[in-house]
Amino acid sequence: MNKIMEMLKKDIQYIKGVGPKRLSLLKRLKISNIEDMLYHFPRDYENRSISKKIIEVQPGDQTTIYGIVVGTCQSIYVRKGLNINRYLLKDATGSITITFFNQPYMKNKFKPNDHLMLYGKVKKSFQGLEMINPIYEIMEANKVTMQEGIVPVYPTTEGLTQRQIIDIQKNIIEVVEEIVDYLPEDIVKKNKLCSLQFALKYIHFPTSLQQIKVAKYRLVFEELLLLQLALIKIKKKTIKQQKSIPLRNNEGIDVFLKRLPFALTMAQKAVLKEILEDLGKEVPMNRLVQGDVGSGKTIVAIIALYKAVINGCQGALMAPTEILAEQHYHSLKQLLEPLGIRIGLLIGSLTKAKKQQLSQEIQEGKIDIIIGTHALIQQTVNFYRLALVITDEQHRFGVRQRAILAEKGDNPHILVMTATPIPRTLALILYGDLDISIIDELPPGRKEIKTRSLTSEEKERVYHIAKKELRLGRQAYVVCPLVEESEAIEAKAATEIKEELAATYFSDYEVGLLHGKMHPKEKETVMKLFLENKIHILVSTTVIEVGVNVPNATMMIIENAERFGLAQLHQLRGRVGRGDFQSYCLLIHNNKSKIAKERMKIMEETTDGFIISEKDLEIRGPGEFFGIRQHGLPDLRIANLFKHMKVLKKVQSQVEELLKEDPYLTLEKHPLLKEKLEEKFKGFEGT
Ligand SMILES: Nc1ncnc2c1ncn2[C@@H]1O[C@H](COP(=O)(O)OP(=O)(O)OP(=O)(O)O)[C@@H](O)[C@H]1O
Repeated sequence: MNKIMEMLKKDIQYIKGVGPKRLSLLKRLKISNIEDMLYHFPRDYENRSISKKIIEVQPGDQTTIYGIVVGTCQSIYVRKGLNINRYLLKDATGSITITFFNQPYMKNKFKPNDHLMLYGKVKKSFQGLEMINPIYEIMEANKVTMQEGIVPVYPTTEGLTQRQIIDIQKNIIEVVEEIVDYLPEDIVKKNKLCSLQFALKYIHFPTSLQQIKVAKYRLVFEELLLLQLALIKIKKKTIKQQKSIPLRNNEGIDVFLKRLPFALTMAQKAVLKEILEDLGKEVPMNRLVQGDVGSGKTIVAIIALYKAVINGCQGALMAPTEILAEQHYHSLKQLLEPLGIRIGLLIGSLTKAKKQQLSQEIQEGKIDIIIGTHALIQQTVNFYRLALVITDEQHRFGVRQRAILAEKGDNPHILVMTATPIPRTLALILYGDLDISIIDELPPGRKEIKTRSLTSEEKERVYHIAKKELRLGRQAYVVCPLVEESEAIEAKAATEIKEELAATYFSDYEVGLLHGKMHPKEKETVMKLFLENKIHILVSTTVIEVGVNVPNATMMIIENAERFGLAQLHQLRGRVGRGDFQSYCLLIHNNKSKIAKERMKIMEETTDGFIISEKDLEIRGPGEFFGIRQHGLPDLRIANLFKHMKVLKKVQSQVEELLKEDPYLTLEKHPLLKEKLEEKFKGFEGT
């Protein structure tokens, strides 16, 4: 370890101002050495440089004022949970009330004639102008000790004040003078970045807003650059080291395609071509297929599996839910069994003996295609000759899990499908280890799903519209409110709604029930009856969210729609509009908040999955949207994948250029970068 590294890794407990108590608080913020502290960036800044005379102060101002305390503290106990301490402050131009709500320790904190410096928000109230809960400093003999100018505001934890963090930062900041930039000079110059020294110093102690901007840009850039480099490295490594079984035989695929009841769309054809080419290679395929709901991803997957089998190998299809696994099982059986292909379904509800028997058959190669849920295939099965694994992504499967999967069998080709389309720039980060194909076209004849949002008072109208559809021979879904805490409560709610509907509005129809607590055999029966139109209305929890395909269902009713994320509503809506009939989605909502209304409006206005996921990202932020950690990516400290999309684009082209010049980072100008990358991503699967 070189000298600078040693310094950066020095334990934070040796820094002035850090005692045992602060140490444990810092640990809570995941700060254990100097480097962590330096990279603990402000979440915001307060501009205290503008101070005003009291006469200049206006309601709404966020400002600094100076003055002298007049008289004593006025302390009022209003009721439990509300106490007020007030002071009057004056300068040569006027006076203003200073009010502290619920800060009992502010009682008599200031004495008459104390000189104060205050920073806070000004309001107009009964008291005239009033500054509420300001940050304050008692000034000794006109000596200002409170940090003036632009002051950072740090993410913190209870017990650790902003002031204390700033003090610690002050005590370590000189370290940056020694730091050597690990970004090579050409990258720094070309992208007009400031030096690392400048960035680290002024992100903490800026003297102008421009400095913050410049420092932040540099730090965001380097964070995204490291991330992108790491992901590409994983991809390269996988490609370099592994060999798959090349599947070169395409005989019979054309005939198979001709026998399908429909012709593939141009988009499906293009994606299929990419997949078939990948499968023919010795390097394992690692491909993501993005396609909006109903764009026809399944058939593309089926053809890929078919290709594995005609090449004498096995294929596996992993679904996120049992219902979906079963649905896939039936479609594959229908299409492939007549061709002599043996298909197995491996799900949790099978008896132990049956599972064992299936595992045995898979191991002996008596089954060609196995369909199951993720967990099962991951844990228990050994394959005879597995060449292709297809997983249904749904954001539940990250970089790490994919790596585990790659170790199974003879480095099988991997195809990941996702129905949540995301902008390409983001996909490159989140699925940086995958090649990407997009099905950006729906099968012909699909009509736009008409979407309306209604309040719960209008429920009768909703059911009335649903009845009209049923009379035409169509079917409907009613999705119950999302209860995050418990599947059991969710199931109970669904059962109640089902009973109510069966007894009242829809007593002339067959009403079915589907929820996660039901036995898989029961679920299967219900889905089968629904598919055969023997159940007309299906009351369900979100178990039907993913992939369920019943083209005769044309009505989707979602209760408490405000509880769902946009992407999830889009998924649910995608259960209808899968055939030639006009379909409808009715969103029942209670929430009158602006955001809820805005979200309902987006759903009414567009059925384009890309737009919806982009809006969802905007509302919820990428962290929550993707479960960044779930994807095996390290935490981002300053970059935001959504907000900094433009920077990300630049980074991506920079990384491409860099790796073209020096794929293994062995050039003389790159050792520090390489070192940083290895240090930052150690333990990161695949590097
Ligand atoms: N080219 C096509 N022409 C007509 N119908 C098609 C075509 N491709 C697929 N379909 C049909 O469209 C429906 C939806 O296809 P599929 O279930 O594969 O969608 P998906 O992309 O998997 O959607 P989801 O993500 O919602 O599960 C199916 O009924 C399928 O048979």
